[in-house]
Amino acid sequence: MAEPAKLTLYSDWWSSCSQRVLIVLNIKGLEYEYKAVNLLKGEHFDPEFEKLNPMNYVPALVDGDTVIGDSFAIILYLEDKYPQHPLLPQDPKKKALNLQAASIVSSSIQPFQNLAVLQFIENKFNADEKLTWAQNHINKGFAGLSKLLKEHAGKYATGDEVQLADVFLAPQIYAGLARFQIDMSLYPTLARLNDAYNKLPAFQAALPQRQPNEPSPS
Ligand SMILES: N[C@@H](CCC(=O)N[C@@H](CS)C(=O)NCC(=O)O)C(=O)O
Repeated sequence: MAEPAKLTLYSDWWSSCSQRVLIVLNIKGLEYEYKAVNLLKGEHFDPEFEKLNPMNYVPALVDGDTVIGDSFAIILYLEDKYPQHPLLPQDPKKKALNLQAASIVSSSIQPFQNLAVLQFIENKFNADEKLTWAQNHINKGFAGLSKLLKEHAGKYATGDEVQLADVFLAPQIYAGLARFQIDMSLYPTLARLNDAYNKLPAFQAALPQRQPNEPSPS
């Protein structure tokens, strides 16, 4: 009998978007092959990689003849195809809350700290502006998320189970701390959640420093 096709994840080690996918692969216990795409060397603009992600971003996931080039789409695909350890609750209200929190990270925070955006700001203005810009958007997002989750958070973001919101929050908080010097004492709920994520093996194994790595972006 033919072996089922293995999942292949194209990622750069410090990518918070890829980190989301790695967390889900780990939670669901899925085997995958890791292929490094070095963003600082511009490997995401290689024509071969562009076939996998027309936006020239990581991550991209290949599953047989299925190719997906966006972390949100990849995660929803994995959720549908591999239903073990579900990440979206059945309850419509709680599901919407999880999607909202994930969307705040993926639409209203991460795009503003993206490499291409920061490089553009540094070239137009200077490196200080780059950091201020990123901090401004991360702080706005973290303030909103804190208000949104305040009444819902339990052990994790939306209750006592790890759900989709956590998968998006953990890498964003990590990036806020490790790359953008965000003061997490301003966000006690998020800081507490981050402590909980740091204890989970599926989250620990997805940390940037645990991936094959090369120098990080400044
Ligand atoms: N919405 C996309 C965003 C992907 C994205 O922005 N990826 C970043 C790394 S987290 C990237 O590849 N940046 C390269 C660049 O800015 O040129 C997703 O969630 O996959």
